Amino acid sequence: MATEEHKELAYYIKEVHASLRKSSSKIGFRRAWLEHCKNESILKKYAKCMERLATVHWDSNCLDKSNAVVSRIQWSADYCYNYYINEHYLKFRDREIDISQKININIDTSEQFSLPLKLLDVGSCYNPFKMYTFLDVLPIDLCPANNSVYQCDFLNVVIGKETIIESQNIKQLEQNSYDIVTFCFLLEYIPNSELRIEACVRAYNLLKSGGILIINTPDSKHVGANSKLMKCWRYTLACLGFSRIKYEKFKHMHCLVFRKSLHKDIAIRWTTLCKEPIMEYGLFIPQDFLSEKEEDDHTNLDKASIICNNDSATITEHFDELPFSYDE
Ligand SMILES: C[S@@+](CC[C@H](N)C(=O)[O-])C[C@H]1O[C@@H](n2cnc3c(N)ncnc32)[C@H](O)[C@@H]1O
Repeated sequence: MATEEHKELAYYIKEVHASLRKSSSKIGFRRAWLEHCKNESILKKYAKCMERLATVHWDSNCLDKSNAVVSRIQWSADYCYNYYINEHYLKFRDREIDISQKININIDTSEQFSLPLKLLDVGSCYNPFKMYTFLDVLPIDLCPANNSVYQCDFLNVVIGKETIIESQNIKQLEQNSYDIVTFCFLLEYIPNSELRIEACVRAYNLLKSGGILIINTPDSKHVGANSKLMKCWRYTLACLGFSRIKYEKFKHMHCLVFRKSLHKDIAIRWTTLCKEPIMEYGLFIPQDFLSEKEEDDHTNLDKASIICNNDSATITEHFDELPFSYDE
């Protein structure tokens, strides 16, 4: 059972996401985004709420073994360890070499990495990856919750030949230089599909060949409920040059890993061979399809759950594991 504080923090987070989506549909997503980024008091309150929600409530759920809870951070770090240090990447590289021979393309790159692995944590908030010594983390956020995180709007930062940092602000990020980019509960903050795709294109440009984009996205419904959206994500990211190499559904989140293929045409080939009629180009989330009234009703339901002290299914975040997982 979620505590009162847990519910109130989660309510505030969701309310910020919902109001950004609403203003995007009213005034256009680019203007809504710029106005949102100027609203310092909301950004600061969000950062404090998110840090407390994650470090006090979600982390204690993960520590309680009886919950069998999976941490999104631990899951992502474990994947990085297995992919690079336990050399799981070799399996995906071999498969890509095979495909390249079938479609007559020349592969002139391979994975080039050394320890510690370079990880860009986009929307880091409070730097949850800092404890992993095999990772060299650059944590960035629109509004950092503490001094270990750099201020940066990922949707607008320049991508160029080198990283430029002035005091705690990132002015430019170095292209093709990261082993890992993480979007941990980031995409549902971004108010529409077009901006989410822009974020993924940016991740692509920042990753080295064979590097991985890890996406964790919350969803409390059963695995089939949003499977169409997940297929669209796979298709869309393949059009950008990413191959999906891992998908796992837990009770309250999807965890996905996409590899920047050694050649874009390898990922694009998948779209021509495997496209199903329901696969559309777009990174939609279930909330995108709510009418303004339905969005308000959800918000009111969450508010009622706080006032009446009962547990609403939309607000709890227990992250109990469901047995649904496969390697691609
Ligand atoms: C739901 S929080 C997730 C925080 C953390 N990754 C976690 O899993 O606990 C989303 C974070 O993304 C940040 N964010 C959203 N859009 C961003 C952007 N364009 N550039 C940088 N950070 C962004 C927000 O400020 C917020 O801290």
